[in-house]
Amino acid sequence: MKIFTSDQIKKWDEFTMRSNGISSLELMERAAHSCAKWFVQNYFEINSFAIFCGAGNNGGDGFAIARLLYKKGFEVILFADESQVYSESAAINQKKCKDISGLEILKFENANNFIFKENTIIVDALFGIGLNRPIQGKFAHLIQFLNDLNHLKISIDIPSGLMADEMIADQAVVFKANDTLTFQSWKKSMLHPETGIYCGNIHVRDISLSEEFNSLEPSNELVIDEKIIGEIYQPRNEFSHKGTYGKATVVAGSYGKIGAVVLATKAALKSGSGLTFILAPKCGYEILQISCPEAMFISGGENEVVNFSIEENSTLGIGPGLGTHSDTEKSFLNFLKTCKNPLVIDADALNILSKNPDYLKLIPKSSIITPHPKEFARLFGPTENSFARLDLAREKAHELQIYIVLKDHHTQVITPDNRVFYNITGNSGMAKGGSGDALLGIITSLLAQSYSPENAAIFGAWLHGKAGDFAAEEFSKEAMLPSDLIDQIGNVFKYLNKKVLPKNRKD
Ligand SMILES: NC(=O)C1=CN([C@@H]2O[C@H](COP(=O)(O)OP(=O)(O)OC[C@H]3O[C@@H](n4cnc5c(N)ncnc54)[C@H](OP(=O)(O)O)[C@@H]3O)[C@@H](O)[C@H]2O)[C@@H](O)CC1
Ligand SMILES: Nc1ncnc2c1ncn2[C@@H]1O[C@H](COP(=O)(O)OP(=O)(O)O)[C@@H](O)[C@H]1O
Ligand SMILES: [K+]
Repeated sequence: MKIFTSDQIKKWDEFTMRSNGISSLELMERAAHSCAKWFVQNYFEINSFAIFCGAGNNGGDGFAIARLLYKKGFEVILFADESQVYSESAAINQKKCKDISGLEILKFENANNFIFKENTIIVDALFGIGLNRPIQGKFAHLIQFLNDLNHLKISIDIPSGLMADEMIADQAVVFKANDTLTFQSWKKSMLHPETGIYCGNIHVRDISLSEEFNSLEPSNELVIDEKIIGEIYQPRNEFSHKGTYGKATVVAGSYGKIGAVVLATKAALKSGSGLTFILAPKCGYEILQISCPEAMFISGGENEVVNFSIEENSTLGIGPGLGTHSDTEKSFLNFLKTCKNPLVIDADALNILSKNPDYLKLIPKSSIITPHPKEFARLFGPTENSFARLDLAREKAHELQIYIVLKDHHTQVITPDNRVFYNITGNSGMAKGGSGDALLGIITSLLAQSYSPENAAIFGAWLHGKAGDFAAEEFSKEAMLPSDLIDQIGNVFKYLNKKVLPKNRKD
């Protein structure tokens, strides 16, 4: 799914109106119907809504939603500032509400003394993607007041105060939603931690904006959706053998950190590589042979990996628990000097590379590095916020001709040609030591199976998050472990075959 800027979304709206022969008002009605339907499906038992409407088309949505919910029998109260200059469609929808006896429109100021029933849902239709400056004055006070209410809060299109594609200022006033019903596609600000935190759960509502515009309009930022995954995923060939699915080698571990090797190796095995090897120190031999009997062990030293003796033609994932011992560093750097094939590089292997900017030039072209934000800062320097971090990652991915998997709540896969794929699977149950080791194993296994580096990174990030979501469903976010995530990889492949592939078939 492409991510568009607010200007592009406006063009998309206009293109749709022209090509469908509909007015702005009719498109707004579509948007409002889609939201009203969602409210009915999810909150049928709650019969009270307080809807706050601005003067632009986002406010227009709010008025139209109010009318539809009221007509369905819900109790609705509107708050608006009728002295404002309304957009044409907002004015028409406001008038329609005024014409309904029983549907009350109060002033914003009245909200302060209003007694909201306990189960009233607060709906934010103050500002949408037309916001063009930080919110101040009476709107800021109103939003602060609403944020302090202990009620369920839902934003229409985007929480008021956020721009679709920009970072917010320090101390910005933003409506804090539990859920956001956004039209047609994700907005960039929903995917970054500083801004996304205001959105709650995102629900993308299809309002049938033009497919033609979507395919013609360029965007180098995308959300990894199931359509993309369905195109990448290669089901297994029944006439295959273990040689068909490549050799993956996990290069990892040091004394006290053998668990990281276990997790990475199990994740690689579960992701389908034909043969899986472990290059680890001898101190982990018994643990690894017992916990991962399907993998073959190669000793890389006593307590650390100091000898990169690699199985021929195998794809390497290097780093978890590796340590940064000087002998490990020396042998890793020497190995890099001889290595031409793409690697997957994580954790301590990245920490070694961050010691000297010249080391970065040793990374083979088309390799995949998987830093978390701290590792990223060690490698490339600090940045002010996650938007700036992404910009720097784009620059570095291009300069080094590598793929960067920038791990986060919405992990970003950055390609050497400046595209960004945001991952939307995964959850906070994965915020535990060991989750990253699993990701390295998964991506290494996919790369070994001849997925291109780009596809291995995108598919790997998605698969990892989806397995995390399945694990959270079974065990809760608190109790799930990276091992549970690995155990769920099989269910994700089942899901892919049952749910995603059939949708993707062209016939
Ligand atoms: N038919 C369609 O196109 C469809 C559009 N749709 C909906 O429209 C939304 C976009 O609507 P929009 O472009 O009218 O902008 P919107 O966000 O409502 O507000 C802009 C208004 O706010 C003002 N303003 C801005 N910043 C401000 C500030 N800080 N403090 C105070 N005022 C500020 C600005 O006025 P200004 O003062 O700049 O002249 C302007 O009056 C979109 O998110 C979706 O919900 C859907 O219904 C689908 C069909
Ligand atoms: N809140 C979260 N939401 C989604 N994914 C998360 C969250 N927290 C962590 N993750 C994922 O878990 C992994 C953690 O990796 P990392 O920090 O390297 O862990 P470790 O090195 O301890 O195994 C990353 O893939 C990250 O995207
Ligand atoms: K809004």
